[in-house]
Amino acid sequence: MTTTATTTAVAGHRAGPAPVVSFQKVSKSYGAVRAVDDLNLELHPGETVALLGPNGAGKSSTLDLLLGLRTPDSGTLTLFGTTPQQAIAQGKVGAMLQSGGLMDGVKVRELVRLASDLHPRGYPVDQILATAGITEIGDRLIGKLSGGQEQRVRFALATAGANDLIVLDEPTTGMDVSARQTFWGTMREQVQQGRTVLFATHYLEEADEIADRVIVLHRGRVLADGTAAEIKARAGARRVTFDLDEPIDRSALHGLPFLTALEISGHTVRIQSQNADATVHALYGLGLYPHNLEVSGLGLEQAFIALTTASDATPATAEEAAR
Ligand SMILES: Nc1ncnc2c1ncn2[C@@H]1O[C@H](COP(=O)(O)OP(=O)(O)OP(=O)(O)O)[C@@H](O)[C@H]1O
Repeated sequence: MTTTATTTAVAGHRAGPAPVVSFQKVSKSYGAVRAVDDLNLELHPGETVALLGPNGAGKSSTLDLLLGLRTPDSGTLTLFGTTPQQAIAQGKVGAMLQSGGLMDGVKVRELVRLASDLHPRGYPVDQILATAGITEIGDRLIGKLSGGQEQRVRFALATAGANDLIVLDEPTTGMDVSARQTFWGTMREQVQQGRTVLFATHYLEEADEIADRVIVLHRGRVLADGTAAEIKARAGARRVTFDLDEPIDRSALHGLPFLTALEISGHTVRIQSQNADATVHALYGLGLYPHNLEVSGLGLEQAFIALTTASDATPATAEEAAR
């Protein structure tokens, strides 16, 4: 396959404006590790999209490619119909990444001013500080900030100008619950102004509450893509809880069909199953008599685990199947 890291030749490809983000069969490997594997993905204006995935799923690599910090090995990647570098130079993209130092020796206000000056459509400094909720710490040295305050400064830098797309890699890491709520309140305002937001998170409740679209990445590919409700339904798994009077034989329970998770606490057993009816039937088949039996749907977190566990049990590719 020809290696085409980026292209500008997508205009006229589809009716209406170009997608904000387009990955077409994009791959990226580090040595033998295929971090992003033939990824296809499009984001459209005004969407708030959460990128979920277990550790090593390829979330950061995907965001790095999108921001032009890394080059795809193959495939086509565009932002606003152009290359990531061009879109960023035009001030269309604001990013808040996990890594990268923040210049410890300068004051918050000075750093924010620099970001605003460098942005082609920068906002006034006071406005940026107020939006990020850091007016009071404007005169503090960056090196003296707490982890949560530092995150807010990173957020201020990502929103220092009129960006159309905001990319956030685990933005609320290090923030307490109330700081997280304030942060997402601010992000909602950004979305109401018509911005597209893409964020990677480990907090599934954030994806559930904030995002109107959730993309589950696994092994560098899209495993599920839809609203949080659709993802939960797609996981198809149910939670089954029951009590057993007799001593519990963990290995026998492990052998139950369609099981995706098992937790035993005292006499209470909690399982997840891709087919609750069949699993419960098999329980009786083992000669067990569960009582206080409850069957319920999954939250996003359990759905996510069920999806990725089921995928781990299935070979990802024909080559893996043949091994
Ligand atoms: N610079 C690198 N060199 C070698 N391997 C790398 C490099 N960066 C990432 N990887 C590997 O690529 C895979 C995807 O990593 P990536 O950081 O994109 O995943 P992630 O979903 O962001 O993970 P996490 O949730 O742990 O941050 C992992 O197996 C990781 O070890």
